[in-house]
Amino acid sequence: MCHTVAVTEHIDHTLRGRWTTTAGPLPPHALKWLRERTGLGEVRTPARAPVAPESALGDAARTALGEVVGPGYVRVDPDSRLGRAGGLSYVDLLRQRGDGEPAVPDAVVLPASPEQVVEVLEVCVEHDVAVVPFGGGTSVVGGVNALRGDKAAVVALDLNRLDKLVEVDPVSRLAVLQAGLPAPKAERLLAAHGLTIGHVPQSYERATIGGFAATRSAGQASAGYGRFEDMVEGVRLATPVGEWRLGGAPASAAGPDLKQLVVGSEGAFGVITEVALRVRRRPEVERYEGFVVDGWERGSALVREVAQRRVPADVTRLSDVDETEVSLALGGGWKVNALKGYLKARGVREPCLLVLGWHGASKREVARRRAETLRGVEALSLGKALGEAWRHGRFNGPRQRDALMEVGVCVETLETATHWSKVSDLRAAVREALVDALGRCVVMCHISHVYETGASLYFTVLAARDAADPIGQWQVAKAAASEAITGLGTISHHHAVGADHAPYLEAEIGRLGLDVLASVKRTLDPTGVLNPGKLLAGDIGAAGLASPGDR
Ligand SMILES: Cc1cc2nc3c(=O)[nH]c(=O)nc-3n(C[C@H](O)[C@H](O)[C@H](O)COP(=O)(O)OP(=O)(O)OC[C@H]3O[C@@H](n4cnc5c(N)ncnc54)[C@H](O)[C@@H]3O)c2cc1C
Repeated sequence: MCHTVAVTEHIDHTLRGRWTTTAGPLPPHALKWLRERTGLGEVRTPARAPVAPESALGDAARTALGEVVGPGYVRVDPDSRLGRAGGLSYVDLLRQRGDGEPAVPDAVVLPASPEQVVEVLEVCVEHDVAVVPFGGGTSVVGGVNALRGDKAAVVALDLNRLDKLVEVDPVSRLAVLQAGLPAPKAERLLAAHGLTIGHVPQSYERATIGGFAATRSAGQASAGYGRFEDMVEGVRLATPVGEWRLGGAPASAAGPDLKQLVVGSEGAFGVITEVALRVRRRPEVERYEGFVVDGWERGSALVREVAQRRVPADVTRLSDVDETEVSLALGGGWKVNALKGYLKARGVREPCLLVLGWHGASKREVARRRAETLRGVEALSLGKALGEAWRHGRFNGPRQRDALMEVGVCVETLETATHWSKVSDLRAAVREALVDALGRCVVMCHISHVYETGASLYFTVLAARDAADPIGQWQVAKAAASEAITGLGTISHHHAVGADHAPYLEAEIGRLGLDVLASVKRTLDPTGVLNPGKLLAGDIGAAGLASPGDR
């Protein structure tokens, strides 16, 4: 039976400060464990609602925008604006809970078609208004912060009404989807044609097709289905200088692949209104299984071997010892105790949990693929129940984060990627930087995206929140981790650059790289209305980027 992805709860993509309103409190055993490991006190941190400042959008601009999208779709009420004030990083959540000020847009504009998006941009250029494209608002790198740069006002361009499946070509296995489609709805529409995208990031419940393309997102099944940019066959982009359509063939030697300039452009070069995606037949059978490997080095060598033999499971996820310990501690209960006893009896000293998941058209195909992956692999199978438990809880992370925020935990994630020969050094460097900056804390890590040449590393950090300066506490730790990453890995494997990573981009792509991006920006967005301060942090005038010292 194919389970693919079931989402039953209604998710409000404009909810800020929390993932859902329904997440329950932390269980007592988890709280006890946290207190022991992080020194967490009895602090309760009830959220205080932020206040929206007066809208700076002038009457003329508001009227002109209303003429394009309809007056009811230019919203200046505080709830609409606060609902698009920032993304969902830890710092964003703190700001929405009353620590620090969120950047609140002056209005929310909701166009209903690609043509309206082009017209909205024309109005914004004319009235000197900055535009922040807003999909699901799940950015964790400051990508949707309503920064106005040098503009008179800033609007959030909410793409929620662009939610149609435009076209399906089942023969070519292509589907054209509008950018504002949330992932669950996109999958439901494609399921009616027996098709799937197969892109399942942890933010699946809230994120959109346009957001995935704009950030080069990677889903949990990336080893099988690829990263989002691998799925993009074509894009339709609205820019202040007109529309640009890219991608009309499965492959092309007609110069550099300009589509890849748009994929990952984070709303700084244009607004993606439609995406043509390579889709797959929906799997009939899915099998998830849990394994344990003794030690990180053995575990990472195992997943490397499988990736380099080109037989990875569609979902390939290796937790380090700390993440395995936390999964077991938060799980609690007699089953977990029985598992710990079993591992001890089998002589496993540093258990690292490995979850593998295969999708296929039949049981036979899945069995064949499983056998290919596991050939020669030394890992202790814990069976399907553990794999299924992971699959069942795959979207629990942000709900647990809500519960942790409530009891005063500093909880955040960061990610990177590097070549296999540097994976362990990078993991050690980031861990050390975080522990130095935060003191008593828990740093967990996993690999969940594997390639022949390397892998991603995803870190989750838990520490007692500094009540006096919670934002400063995390910013110091994040800066230390980013310095540790620089030179060893990429500043982002899938969360993108946003505002948070922009200061580190030059170290990764060079001054020349920044200049190339700046010249593309000047061509497509000559007055700089699009998403100021994201991707390219500098001031992009005719002379190019401001010097690094000015940024
Ligand atoms: C709990 C949690 C888990 C996450 N897990 C993952 C994960 O597993 N994998 C992963 O890749 N990411 C993950 N993310 C990060 C985030 O979900 C992704 O970056 C996602 O692709 C953003 O989609 P969105 O629709 O929410 O975009 P938004 O957050 O609305 O926007 C992201 C950026 O893209 C721009 N943008 C959005 N739509 C458009 C458009 N149509 N045209 C042009 N620019 C646009 C925005 O201006 C912004 O710069 C996670 C985030 C959270 C909060």
